[in-house]
Amino acid sequence: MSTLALTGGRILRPDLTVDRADVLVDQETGKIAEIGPDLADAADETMDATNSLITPGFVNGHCHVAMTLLRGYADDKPLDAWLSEDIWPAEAELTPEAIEAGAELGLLEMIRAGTTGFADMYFSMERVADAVERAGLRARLGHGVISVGKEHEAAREDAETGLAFAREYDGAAEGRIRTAFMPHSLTTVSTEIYEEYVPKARELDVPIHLHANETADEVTPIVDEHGVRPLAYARDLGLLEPQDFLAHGVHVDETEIELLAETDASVVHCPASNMKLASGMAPVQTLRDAGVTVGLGTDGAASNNDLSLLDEARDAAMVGKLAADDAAAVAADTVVELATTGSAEAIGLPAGRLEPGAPADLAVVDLTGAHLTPAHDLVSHLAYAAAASDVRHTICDGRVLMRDREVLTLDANDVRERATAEATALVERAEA
Ligand SMILES: CSC[C@H]1O[C@@H](n2cnc3c(O)ncnc32)[C@H](O)[C@@H]1O
Ligand SMILES: [Zn+2]
Repeated sequence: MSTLALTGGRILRPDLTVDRADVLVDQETGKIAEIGPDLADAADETMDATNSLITPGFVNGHCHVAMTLLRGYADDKPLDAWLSEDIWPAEAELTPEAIEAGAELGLLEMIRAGTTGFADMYFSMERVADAVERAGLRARLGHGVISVGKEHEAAREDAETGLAFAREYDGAAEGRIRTAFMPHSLTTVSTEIYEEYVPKARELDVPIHLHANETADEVTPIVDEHGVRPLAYARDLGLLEPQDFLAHGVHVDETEIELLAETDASVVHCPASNMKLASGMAPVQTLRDAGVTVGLGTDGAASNNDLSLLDEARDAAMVGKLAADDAAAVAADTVVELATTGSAEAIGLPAGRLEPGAPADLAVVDLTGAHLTPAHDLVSHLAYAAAASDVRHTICDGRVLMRDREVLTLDANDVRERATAEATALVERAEA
């Protein structure tokens, strides 16, 4: 099978206009071959897209995909208490098998939600990479390095694990997996580790990804210890190169927004996590107005509690308006961009556009739901009304991952059973 035509639907163009057109996918190259009328006859196989909108696959710019195991395990707490009282003690009991099972569950959920690419920071990342290879998505993966609570030598070992993963897995899964060096945050990784390992990561030529300026409590210790705002400290450590991307960026002041614009480092906005942990409201409109590249991420399922970029887009629009005190801020077209081209650009994956020659990473959204009727404006529907369950087909790199809501690359029942068993055993160990 080498060509596949998606027929009878409408497409979302890169300029966010909507047209009636078919999409011809070259499955050998994984690229879009042609967009235009009546392409069924040019294809070996067709897929129905009538009453549907073909969009670029959604890109989740910041996730901890295996945290599906801890979905609903600890809710309604602020970040510090949530991590230190519940999440980190449970994560201490994780096994590589559990992480792989949790990752598969998250990948299943993401395919169902039309997500074709994501960035992920966690432990046992070789098991996450194996799951990504099987599931068929694109990903930017990195081992999360933490030095707080460790002797210096143990922290160095952790950073070495991060470097080795970035070196060995970059280009895996026929190029669908790219890597990054991923220190957890500015307060959980020591200055010494940054000073030693940032140059080593640069030698590998991989991006650096970390959590930054997520809560107000994280800003004060950096100002107290280093005498500068967190992003000035990050810049001094060499963490703000154009390929680098920061998760959250909630508590950024004017000088830090300028710094992001000057350095071209990107921010991945995670509105649901920021609301649930009451971390604050990121100044998304101000960041965009300053020229900062902004993507959209779910964060882990334990602080969200789902992995749907459509939900995230709606949340981004809603909280963006509140943050700006302006109903025109973070408009529908903006959040659709954040969930597609914004995230793709931020995490450096080639996705996000429906045009000939672009990677065939697509989601097909069923428009027949009552909640999507009438169809005055399909960009508005993507931003404010569509849900993960409206996605009917998902294609990545030209391969069909889901057809008519049936995921083809993972056995959904088996994935759910194994993840349930691993999650139950994990919680039992954590609470023993
Ligand atoms: C070192 S692997 C990643 C690490 O990050 C934790 N985590 C999950 N969500 C957040 C968040 O919103 N801020 C900071 N850290 C977070 C996760 O549980 C892992 O321990
Ligand atoms: Zn995170």
